[in-house]
Amino acid sequence: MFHTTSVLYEQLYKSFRNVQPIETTTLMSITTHIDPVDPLAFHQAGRSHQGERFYWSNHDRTLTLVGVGQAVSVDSEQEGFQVTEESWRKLLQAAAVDNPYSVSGTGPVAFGGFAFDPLKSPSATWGDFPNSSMMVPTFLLTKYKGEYYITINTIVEPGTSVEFKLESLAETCSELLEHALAPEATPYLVQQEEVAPEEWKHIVQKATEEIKQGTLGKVVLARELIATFSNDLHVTSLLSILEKQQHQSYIFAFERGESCFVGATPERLVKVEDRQLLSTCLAGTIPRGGTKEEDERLGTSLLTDEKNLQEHDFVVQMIREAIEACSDEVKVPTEPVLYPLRNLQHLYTPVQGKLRENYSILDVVKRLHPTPALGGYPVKESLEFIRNEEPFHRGWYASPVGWFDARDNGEFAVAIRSALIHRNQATLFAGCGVVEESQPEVEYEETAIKFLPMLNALGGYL
Ligand SMILES: C=C(O[C@H]1C=CC=C(C(=O)O)[C@@H]1O)C(=O)O
Ligand SMILES: [Mg+2]
Repeated sequence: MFHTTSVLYEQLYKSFRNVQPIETTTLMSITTHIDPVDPLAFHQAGRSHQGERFYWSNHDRTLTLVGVGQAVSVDSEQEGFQVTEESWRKLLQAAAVDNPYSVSGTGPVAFGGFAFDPLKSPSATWGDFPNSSMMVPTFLLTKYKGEYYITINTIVEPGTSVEFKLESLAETCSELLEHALAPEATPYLVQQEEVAPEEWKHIVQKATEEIKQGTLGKVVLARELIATFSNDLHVTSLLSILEKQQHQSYIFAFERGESCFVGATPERLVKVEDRQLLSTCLAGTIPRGGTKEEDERLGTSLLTDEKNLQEHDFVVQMIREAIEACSDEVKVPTEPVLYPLRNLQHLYTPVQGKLRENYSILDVVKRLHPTPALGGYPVKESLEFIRNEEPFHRGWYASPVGWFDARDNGEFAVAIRSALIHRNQATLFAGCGVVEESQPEVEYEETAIKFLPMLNALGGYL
């Protein structure tokens, strides 16, 4: 079979001969096509690398990336986009790469994310997550349109025995690839607590008053729910449930230390493939109906509801402007359509463009974050309101998480419908767009439904 150590070694060694000679300390990255494997099994097999794994599958499941082990990591406590970009370019400049496939998400790939607001004072809850973090995995499994690839990334120093290193990497890699998914004991829910719901409603009220005074147009306010379990949670099992339950959503998990940030978000921030750019405006929410008729009735009312259309329109205006500043041939439909999910439906407007030369996906992420679907409008004032009024730390909730490769392809989603897992505890986050007409009780109900994707996967309920 193609995954055995000796076959992998042979393949790696062939690639290694292609990238010689290595004269300085360099990232060596070699990619090979492999037989199909289960990405979740690969993730589970990486258990001994806890804190150094990631998982990503896109909304239509055409791409799955699983990273195990850390060949390179770049963390920053400053506003991280610039640091990440510079470190990435430097790493690539000297990299020795053998990747014969022109396939997105193969070869040197970085995966990472950013804090929602680097100016918010740090919190213990998010202690494992720096303001920005990017990692290039030692072992990367890529499933792209039904084909499977493995990339091995490692730092090589001149004069060391690469053959020996390759042998040990091939051995670990074939162990990861040969692993069969094993059932994991499901811890049961011991306690579930919505954090300070009444205080939260007061903050919503305060926001609507500021909006009426004209200092703000819209602000997105979030709250927390804390769930405690009988034993430590298993991330692979959670991912497996989210994959099955949350269609049309990005399934992601990023581990640091003993914590894992995991979610099933429907919201793309930006995708770039061969310079074709896609962004998404997703804001405005109504539940799904119990019957087809009720569902259609709710969907139709969402499409004509002034308050939700206003929430949505703030997002469209801002994203259009940001994308026009770095892209050509920008196309934005004039009316939103419905985006139905398992637990709720949203207003959706796709934005297309052609990213200009000299702009990278991180440039776009920097321009877009936070969109008024997560922060508000005007951006600066709404961020200040959130920083001063929200009584908890968002950490990476509502922030860009995603990947990019050496061909300038990549995709970032905004990390909503998410939870921070630490051992036997999960902190869930949900927010909603507050505009002038918002009513605290209705917004409270909306955020309750937004907890459901994660809560149901964890075995909780409302
Ligand atoms: C901030 C969240 O949702 C955003 C995305 C879609 C719809 C939203 C809304 O209708 O309020 C929010 O702007 C969240 O789920 O935590
Ligand atoms: Mg809303």
